[in-house]
Amino acid sequence: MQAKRLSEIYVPLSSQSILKQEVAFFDRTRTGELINRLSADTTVVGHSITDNLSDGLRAVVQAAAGVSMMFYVSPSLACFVLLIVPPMAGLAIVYGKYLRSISKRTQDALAQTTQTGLSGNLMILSVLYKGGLLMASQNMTVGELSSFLMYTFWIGISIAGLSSFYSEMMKGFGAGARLWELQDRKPEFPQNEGLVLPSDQLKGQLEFYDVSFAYPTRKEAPIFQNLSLLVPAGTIMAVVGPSGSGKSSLVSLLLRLYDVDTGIITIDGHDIRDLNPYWLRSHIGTVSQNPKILLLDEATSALDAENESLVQEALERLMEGRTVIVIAHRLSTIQNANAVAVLDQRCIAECGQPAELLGNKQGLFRKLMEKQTFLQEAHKQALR
Ligand SMILES: Nc1ncnc2c1ncn2[C@@H]1O[C@H](COP(=O)(O)OP(=O)(O)OP(=O)(O)O)[C@@H](O)[C@H]1O
Repeated sequence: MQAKRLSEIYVPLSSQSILKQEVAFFDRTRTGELINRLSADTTVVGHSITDNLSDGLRAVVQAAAGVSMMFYVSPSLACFVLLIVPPMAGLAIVYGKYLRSISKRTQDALAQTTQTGLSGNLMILSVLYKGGLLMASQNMTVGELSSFLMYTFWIGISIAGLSSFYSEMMKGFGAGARLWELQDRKPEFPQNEGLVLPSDQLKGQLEFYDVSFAYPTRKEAPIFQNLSLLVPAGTIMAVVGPSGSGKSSLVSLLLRLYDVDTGIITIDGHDIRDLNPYWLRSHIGTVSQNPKILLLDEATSALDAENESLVQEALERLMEGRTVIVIAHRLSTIQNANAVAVLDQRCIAECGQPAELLGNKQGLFRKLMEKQTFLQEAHKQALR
């Protein structure tokens, strides 16, 4: 019950910290690992500082009571036993921990060489203990000796309890360290700090200047190399390109989900790295509210003709007077755009008015459009 309450405290604390991390952190860290830290580790920490703590305290009290009783029966024998029992118990704990920590293979090899030494020490201590006990018990009655032995046994049990308390506590520290590491992790860039521009002054000119980028988890596969693209304020730029050419990545960079490796992205001339990321995102693409900049990733799934024209109409109304980057799949969207940027081979291969680009028979845009028209025709044929 107690442990549950503690994990109820830890989980929200750590989740808050997780929510502040940059997107690249989630690319690098597996979801399973995060869930494990939030569930298993919090339970371990909770257990070790509640149930385990009370077990540990009980063992301490037990040991203290046993030691007092031993001194009460025979102070000299108690001194002697206390000189021998703690080192013996200590050695046994260290030895047990040592055996547990080494891997199976090294355990087999190492146990052979060191076992003799450690068990030899334990044996010497136990011989000493028995010899000392024999000498010191000369003047004791049978009753005194048997209760003395009982208290020794009692201390032994308490020490075993303390040892398990210690190892559980260590487990708790390990789990706690992992949790604190997560809780204390600073995101690579703060998500709610930086410049906030007055909304009425925001015009919405976007510029990618000489941008090179590779995802942090795939540095060996660059997505953009020296890419430059200007979207004047209040105009619509359709972005087209083969699958995997980086259309969505362009949007992710503009939202500052990732930072560019080199180059610069600006909004109205301000480097987006200087702007407050929350503010930036709140001014981009919240379709339900009044944004200056709209990023649309058009759905590829086929809508029937009636719905398509409804969506199109709504989008056209939405795009009026705004700077829009639309990852375009529909021919109609592309035709209505002020300009089209064709992504290929990690940069903008062509950029210009749709009609102008269509006029270039060898151009990539023309080829892409021919392919799409052809596919649409084939689709219609199949449906007939
Ligand atoms: N988070 C990520 N981590 C690593 N690589 C990624 C990530 N997201 C996308 N990629 C890779 O980046 C490349 C570009 O992907 P992106 O989604 O930007 O292309 P796209 O042009 O939008 O493709 P599509 O038209 O298929 O949606 C792809 O090779 C993709 O596998």
